[in-house]
Amino acid sequence: MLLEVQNISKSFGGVKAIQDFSLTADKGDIVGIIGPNGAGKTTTFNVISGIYRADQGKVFLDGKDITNMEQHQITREGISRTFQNIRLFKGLNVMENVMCAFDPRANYSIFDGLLPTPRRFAEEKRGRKICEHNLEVVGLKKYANEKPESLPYGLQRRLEIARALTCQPKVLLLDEPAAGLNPTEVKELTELIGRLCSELGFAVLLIEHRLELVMGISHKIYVLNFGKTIAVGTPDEVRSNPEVIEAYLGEEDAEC
Ligand SMILES: Nc1ncnc2c1ncn2[C@@H]1O[C@H](COP(=O)(O)OP(=O)(O)OP(=O)(O)O)[C@@H](O)[C@H]1O
Repeated sequence: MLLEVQNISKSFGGVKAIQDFSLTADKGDIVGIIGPNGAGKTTTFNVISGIYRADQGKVFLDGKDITNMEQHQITREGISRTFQNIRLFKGLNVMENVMCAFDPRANYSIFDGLLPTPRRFAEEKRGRKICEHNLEVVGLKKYANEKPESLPYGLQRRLEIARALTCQPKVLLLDEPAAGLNPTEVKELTELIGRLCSELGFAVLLIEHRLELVMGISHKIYVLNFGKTIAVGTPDEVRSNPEVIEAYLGEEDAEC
């Protein structure tokens, strides 16, 4: 199993944000996480990606225990993410925003960092190639020199995804990637996520309020409510689960 989250719990004071949460995802899987506001969805991402330490439970990536690793180590192990609120660097152009995520993995010493050594140039060239490729993959190559804030919202979301790809993830966590997008952008984003997942072979965990996206694309869906998992299954199973309908989907039934 590529990603295994085992019985994670996390509280903030008296608030049990997630309780005994478990999840599995394999290569090529798109796994949706849904639930009402405050259900604990983002907390699961924050624990998996190392922003928060779990009070209990474990996270394994490719069989390796990453539970207590620091964020940057977890990224290096192969988990990268985007955030609910777009987080791009305004002073940098599109290419530079993606380059920030490039991690020179070759023997890159402090001298290579400080001095214009051949090894540094070679690494920078390799990084630029990878980033150009990732911009192309998400359809942003022609915007490489633009400032991100000049792009429509949908393209800014793609830029975040290109940056996450540059970390060479085994698991990509997308936190509400469709927030603020119009219906055409949502459709294009859905296609992009599906294509990336099947072509690049990683797993995607997707938190999303836009049910047409998450129901249309996920192989498996976890439904949370008040920190507890109330259902796990295919989109059809989840849609017809009475507890889910009562807790979450009822009011949005028309949208499903
Ligand atoms: N850093 C924090 N400090 C205190 N409470 C927190 C913190 N992060 C999350 N919580 C609380 O934990 C609970 C779960 O929050 P979380 O953000 O995980 O929910 P969510 O399902 O992602 O909600 P939304 O859909 O609104 O983003 C909420 O009650 C929230 O207020």
